[in-house]
Parts: sequence; structure tokens; C-alpha cells
Amino acid sequence: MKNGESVVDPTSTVGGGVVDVYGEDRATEDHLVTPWTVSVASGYTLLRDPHHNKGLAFTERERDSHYLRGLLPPAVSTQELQEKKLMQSIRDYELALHKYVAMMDLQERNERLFYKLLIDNVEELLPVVYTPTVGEACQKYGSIFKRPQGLYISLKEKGKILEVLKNWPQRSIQVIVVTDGERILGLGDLGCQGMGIPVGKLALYTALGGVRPSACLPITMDVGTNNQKLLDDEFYIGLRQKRDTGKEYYDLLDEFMSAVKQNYGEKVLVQFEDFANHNAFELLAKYKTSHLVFNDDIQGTASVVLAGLVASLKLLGGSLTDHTFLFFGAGEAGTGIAELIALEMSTKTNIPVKEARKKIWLVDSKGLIVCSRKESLQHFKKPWAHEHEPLSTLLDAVKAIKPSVLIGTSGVGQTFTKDVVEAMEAIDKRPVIMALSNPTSQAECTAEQAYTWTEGRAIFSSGSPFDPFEYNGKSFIPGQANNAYIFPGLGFGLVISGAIRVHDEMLLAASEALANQVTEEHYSKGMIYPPLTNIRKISAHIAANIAAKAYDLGLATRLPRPADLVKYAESCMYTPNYRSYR
Ligand SMILES: O=C([O-])CC(=O)C(=O)O
Ligand SMILES: [Mg+2]
Repeated sequence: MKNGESVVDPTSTVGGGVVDVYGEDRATEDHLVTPWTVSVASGYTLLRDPHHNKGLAFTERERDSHYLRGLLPPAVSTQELQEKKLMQSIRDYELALHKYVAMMDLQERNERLFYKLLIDNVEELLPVVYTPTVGEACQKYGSIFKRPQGLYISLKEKGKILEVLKNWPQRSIQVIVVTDGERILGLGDLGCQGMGIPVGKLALYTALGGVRPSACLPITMDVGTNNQKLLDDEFYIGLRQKRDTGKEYYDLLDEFMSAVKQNYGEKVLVQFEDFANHNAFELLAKYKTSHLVFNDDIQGTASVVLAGLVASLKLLGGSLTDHTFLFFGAGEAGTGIAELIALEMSTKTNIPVKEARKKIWLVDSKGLIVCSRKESLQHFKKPWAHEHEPLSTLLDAVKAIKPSVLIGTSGVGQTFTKDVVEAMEAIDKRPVIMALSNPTSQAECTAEQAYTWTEGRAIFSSGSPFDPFEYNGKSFIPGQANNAYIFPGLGFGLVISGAIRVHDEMLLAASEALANQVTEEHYSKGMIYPPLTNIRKISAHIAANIAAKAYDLGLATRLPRPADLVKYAESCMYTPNYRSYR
């Protein structure tokens, strides 16, 4: 067996023997050869195997040799024609959730076609398989659930997690995205139904980053939910109990992290996703020195926002230290971004991080974070408690602090009111406004509001996508400051270099790579993020920067170091074109 592809058990085949598949794509394992062969089932089983099924695109010869005669209608299609047909039928659905279900069905039926659609139509389909629609899908997951798309590890599996990992059909796993469902986007505790998030994130790992689908493993840890609506819902798919906390919780996570390392080795990346603040920081601190871990909401979001800020300096002039930053929301995203901005300021200007933090202010649900509150603050907020009189509202904070950059990470929609945005504009004629909370319903303001209230002067971006907006005859293209720009390339860079730890300098390197992809043409349109249509190229550059850092820091195990890391990253990327079967 090569490439870590699964081999279907020959004894389980129906209507024929086992056949070989020829492929042209390279994958991200040390021992790969091109072309390669892998044995797959034939006949009816082949049509039911999403990793190898090609539907009507099986050629006449393949239909003969793979016992497919009669199992398919006579027409032979190309992958391009299949793509055209599916895009037409997806566009016919009016509701985004129906498009989502159609895409998930396709992933279940024909994986390569699913990725081909996603890669070729990234701007159109990202909002379908990812934010914002994935949020609605998680809310309704119990009703739309058809087949498991990842591993569920609940309290019932305590003591048996290693065995559970072995039940997953793929062995050669490179990236795991895990959630416990407690803070799904800005939608709160969705318990076991949070599974939609790891599934969506990993689809992006493959489509945007180039990691093989078979190397990706979505996991949901189910420790209960405090969402009473779900507990009362007869279709709820998770444990029907309140969340376990404290030692029980941490023991389960500990067992999971050990089992992952034991089963997949130390080069498997574990991405923590949508954990609640009170666990997210602790889990990252606990495992970052012993495992290859990354928290997307703290680190991925920080990296994408820093890239946007660095790029916006091209429009505004000056450097980061010339700006004052105000955050609304002091959780994972808020404090994660704030810390990375401070680190970047410190790296670029040699001022101590502690000093750099003084340019950055945070507001939480109780108001501006100030020294007089220090004792009652959670540990991750303490570095942001500066000397100031207490202020209870965001508007008061804007007026007093006079920020040039306002960043929303509150998870609460419509909190950048007209007053707040106008106050920003009164301070700075070109305020940077980032409404990062997801999905769209939780965005602090819309693109339309930001542009209208500032008469087109805001440099606006958001976590969820907004359409371009026309104002006074001019078209404005809002940036999507979503970690989707970063984590696929970052993870891919770790994988191709065989990195064993994530280092903060890698986050800066990822930001730099992303900011460098914004061209003069983009700037001339007021854009601070490059278009997502170029995302695979962007990811290759991010991956190359990450790998370079891994080598420089002595954290890479894949030797020798390739001479041209961008080319190497591109050559390792998964491509979804069909392979021909012998
Ligand atoms: O999933 C997204 O779109 C971004 C993200 O990590 C979050 O909002 O938690
Ligand atoms: Mg997240």
C-alpha cells in the first residue's frame, strides 16, 4: 500500500476482484513515488466508495475491467461536465442550507468531484461548506445528520480512546481538527452538533491547503452540553447531560492527546477549534510544549488579522506603532490578536512586548479593561489592564481612547452601532474597522453599515463574507478576515516540513506571507486581503514561510530541506482530478 490510501478489504468486494488505480498527484508523505498505484474495490462497491467513485466518468475500458457494466447508464461523462451539472443544480437551491446538504452528499458520494467543485468555485462555495452556512448546519445537525463524517469521542469512550482512534478507517493521519462544541462560532454551546466545524475546517485543509483528504480527521469530544434546547430536542445526537468540567474534562482531553500521539506519532497536527475561552487557553498552554498543536481561534485569527493590518499600512502609511487599537471582546480571538500585534510591534521596533501592549486596549462585557479591575480578571485579560478610569460602554471607550483601529471579537452582532462607527470616523478619516464575529448574524456591523456610516472611508473587513458594496458610485470590496486564509497553509507547511511544534514566530511568518500576496492592484481597490480565488497559491506561500521557520528553528524533521519551498509546497498539494484506473 502506498500513499496511506485505504485499501478496501478484497474479501468485501462485490462483483469482481481488486483493481489498481494510477494517480498523478503527489501527497505529503516522505516515501511517495509518482505515479503510484493503490488497490481499490471494483464493481458495486467501487461505486459506493467515495474515495474512488467517479460516477459517469468511468471510461468504457474501466467499466469493462472493473465490473461496472450495467451498473451505470451508458453515457460517459467528463469530470468537467459533471462539475457543470452539479454547479447548476447547487445554484438552483434557494436556501444555503440545501446547498450545504447537497455538497455534503457529494462529499459522501464522490470525494474528488466535491474537491474539484470547491477548488474551482471557491468564492461561491466557501460560504456554503464553511462560514456562515456551517453555523446553521451545526444548529440543525441533529436533523440533517445522515452519516458520521468524523469521530465522536464521548465520555462513554473514556479509557478506550486509543481503540476508538483505531476504528477510523484511515491510518496515516496528518491533521486533526477537534472541538468540544462549547463555543461554535459566535453561536454558543452546540454540544455534539459542533461536528460540522471540524468537518468544514478539514474540507478547507484539502481544498485551500492541499492536504490529502485521507490524511484529515475531524473529531468532536462530547462531554455533554449546557444548551437546554438541545438537551430537550428529541433529535439531539449527543450525550444528554450537562457538561462535565474540571478533572473529568481534563482527564478525557489528556487521554485523547496521549492516544493521538501514540497512534499517529508526534508529527500529527491537532488543531483546537471553537473551545470556550476557559478551556482554550489552558489546553493550548498545556500541550504546546509536548505536542504539535495550534488553536485556530487564538492563533489563526490573530495571524489573519495581523496580515490585514500590515497590509492596511500600505493604504494608511506609518507603522503599527503609530496606531492605537481598541478591541470589543476579550476572549480567544481578541486577546490572541492583541498579543500577536504586540509581538509584531516588538519584533519590528525592538520595544519590549510589555511596552507595545500599551497601544492596545480591550473592552469586555463589563467595559474597558483597566487596572482597577485586575484582581477579578481572568488570567488572559490581565496583560491588557492599563491605567484608566473605568468606562462601561464601547462608545465611551472609543471617545476616550481614540483608536484608529476597531476590532470586534465579541460574538455579539450589531454592537458597532452608528454612534460607535461615526465616533471612529470623527477620530480618524480612514478608520480600520474589523467586524470579526461569525456567522453573519453575529457580525458587529455589516459592510454596508461601515461604508455608509463613514461615507466610504472605512477600511472594512469581517469574519463572515459580505458582498461588494456600491456607495456613491464607487464599489467597495470588503475583506474577509477569516482564519481560513491562514490555517490551511499553516498546517500544510507544518506537514511538509515534518514540524513537531508550532512556534509564535510561525504565526508572524504566516501573516507576512499573506500580506505579501496583496498586490498594488488590490491596494488600488482598497483591498487588504487578496482574493480567495488565489487561495492555493497563497497557501503555498504561507506553507513555505511556515516550513522555512520550522527549519530555521530546528523544529523540522523532514530532511534535507528543499531548496525552493514554494515550489516544493505546490508540488505536494493534493489535486482533485480523477485518476485513471487500470
Ligand atoms: O470558523 C470561522 O469562520 C472562523 C472561526 O474560527 C470562528 O469564528 O470561530
Ligand atoms: Mg473557530
